[in-house]
Amino acid sequence: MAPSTVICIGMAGSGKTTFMQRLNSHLHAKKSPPYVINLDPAVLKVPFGANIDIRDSVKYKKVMEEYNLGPNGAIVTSLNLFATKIDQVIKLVEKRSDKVENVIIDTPGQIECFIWSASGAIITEAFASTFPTVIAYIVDTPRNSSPTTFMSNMLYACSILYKTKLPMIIVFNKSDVKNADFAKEWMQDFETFQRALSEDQELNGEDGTSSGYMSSLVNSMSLMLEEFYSQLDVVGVSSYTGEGFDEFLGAVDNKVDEYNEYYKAERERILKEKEEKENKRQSSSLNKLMKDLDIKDKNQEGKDSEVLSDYESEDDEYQGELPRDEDEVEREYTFPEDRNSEVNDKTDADLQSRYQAAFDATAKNASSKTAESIAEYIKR
Ligand SMILES: Nc1nc2c(ncn2[C@@H]2O[C@H](COP(=O)(O)OP(=O)(O)OP(=O)(O)O)[C@@H](O)[C@H]2O)c(=O)[nH]1
Repeated sequence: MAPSTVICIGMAGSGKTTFMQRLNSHLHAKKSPPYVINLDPAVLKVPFGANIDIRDSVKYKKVMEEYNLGPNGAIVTSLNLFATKIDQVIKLVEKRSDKVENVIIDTPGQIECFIWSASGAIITEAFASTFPTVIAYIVDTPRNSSPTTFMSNMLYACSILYKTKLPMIIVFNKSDVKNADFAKEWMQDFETFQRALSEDQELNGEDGTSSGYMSSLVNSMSLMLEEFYSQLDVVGVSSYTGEGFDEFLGAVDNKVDEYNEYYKAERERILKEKEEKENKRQSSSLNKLMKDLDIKDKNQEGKDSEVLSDYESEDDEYQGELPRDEDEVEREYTFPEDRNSEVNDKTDADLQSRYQAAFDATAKNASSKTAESIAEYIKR
């Protein structure tokens, strides 16, 4: 059976790396060691033994120096360089697919560098089209106890779901500091969230952080989020104590089932559509090229070639009802060109006289020296 892939995504400092470390040791304890991949090129120390580490193939600091880039640009470029080898990475994982049940992937803290970059999409797509793939969106629970911050984070998660089109688990991390029950309740019961929101607004109203406009916007957005929440599995974990990790693995199984049932078919449909479009595009550009070069492959005549049959069917049309006279064709194409050149000449002359008139008018007002230089310029 193909191993399930968990891609850990989350805001900087949400605890992705610590979560990966705990998940790794949790699976080891269950005698089911995962295949571990680190995709964060900027991390100094990886606290888990990674099977594949982006830092082995791309040196982040050198990328910064060589391409004269800032920290985020260097992360994206490192990912780009790594993405060129993604087929080799997939092959390596495939080789181990009969021995491992889970592949876990850590991503850079700067979410946008991964999610919104072409290489991030290529890497995600490569895994998602080979293995059942799930996104674990890690949330720093204590930092999301304000309803507005919470909602902003959920909107971001929603955009990631939309971008990756993969099943998602929201992981409320650091439950040893703050229990995630409040967040689960907000996601299940809209009225509780509304209440928390209005309490928060009363608290913050004085310093102007929530105006009337803000509250109505937040209200309508939270309604929209209800639909998003219905797609998710939600778990609270502590990467420090290990609490909630069994529940997390249960959620992964659940999402893998969902992937196989719904997402896989949807992905295959999209890929097939893309492939068909690409084939059509290729065949039409080949047709165009053949017409431009006036090439007709004699060997293929009468055979069932799509390209040639397209080409021939146009010929048939002309030969049957509208036989063409070579001269006529020539005239058809040369005449507009001649006419254009006449028109162009006329337009040029017209423009010349208008420039001259404008120049005369300007020259009257300008000093003689300026006028001379303008005249000189126009002559040129
Ligand atoms: N109390 C508590 N702290 C945690 C937990 N998980 C992570 N942390 C702390 O949160 C901070 C950030 O953790 P990291 O694992 O480095 O977070 P990250 O998302 O990988 O960070 P970047 O890669 O920089 O984006 C560290 O100080 C961790 O010790 C947790 O479950 N409980």
